Amino acid sequence: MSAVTLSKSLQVALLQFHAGADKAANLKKVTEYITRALAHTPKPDLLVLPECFQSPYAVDQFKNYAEKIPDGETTQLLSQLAKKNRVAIIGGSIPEFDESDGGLYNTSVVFNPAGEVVAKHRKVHLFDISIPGGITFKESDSLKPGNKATVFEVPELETVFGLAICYDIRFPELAMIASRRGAGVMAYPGAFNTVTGPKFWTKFAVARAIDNQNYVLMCSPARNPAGGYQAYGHSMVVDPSGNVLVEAGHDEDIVYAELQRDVVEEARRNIPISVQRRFDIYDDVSKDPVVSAL
Ligand SMILES: NC(=O)CC(=O)C(=O)O
Repeated sequence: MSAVTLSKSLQVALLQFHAGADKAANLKKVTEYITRALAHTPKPDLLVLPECFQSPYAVDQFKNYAEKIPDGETTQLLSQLAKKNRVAIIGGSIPEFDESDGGLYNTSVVFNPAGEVVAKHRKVHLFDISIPGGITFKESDSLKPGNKATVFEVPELETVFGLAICYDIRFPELAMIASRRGAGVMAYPGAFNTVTGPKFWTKFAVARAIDNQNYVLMCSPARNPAGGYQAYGHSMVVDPSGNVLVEAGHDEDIVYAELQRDVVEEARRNIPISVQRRFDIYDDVSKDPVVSAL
């Protein structure tokens, strides 16, 4: 496993706002929130946006907001904002249209402070659930799943990140892959809801932080009583020991935190689980493993 790659000190901001039906208004709001976040002292090095920040979170609506990446207007706008402000941006997610296969994807695009695209993650695990009396949602009605784990470095931030989207957090493998490739930070733009959020949001953030001993960034849309899907909110930053450093409520807000390399290194030094793994006995759990009943 490679050494942790995280800046000595990294200032992050999570921008929790909601999107409505008007795409132009949503993009105006992104610009406003980015401007607001950058007025904060200390100035953030990294901004994280929510899942589906330029469209409603609705399977029958995604096609109306979908764009090509990197040519689409949202990617172009975020690129300009990153470059103009010399800030890295994890661009939440947008519905992506891929001309080559005609598919729609739930996709997060990442920009370095020069405005260049440095990573793209397509949601790997689609949110297909049905809870009687709770919520039914089927992303696969209109989306295709991505098929890659996403790990990337932003050299200007001296940091390696893992990136996944919302429901992906329920599958620990993506975060473990990132951590084993040196990530000190795992970012999840995500829109849990008022049924699953209270039960699971914080638990998963804490779990992914302590099982890999890295920071976890969770950025949600704000709740929008006028909208359809009711997002949970509660954007948060969790440290490698599972402490919630900052947490928003469910309204629009921006939360800030400082991430420190020393904190990751100390957690891993004190309890060295990453080098104590026994891949010799559970190297591929997708295959029927040899188990002992005695
Ligand atoms: N919206 C999601 O992708 C996931 C979610 O809400 C949940 O896992 O709960």
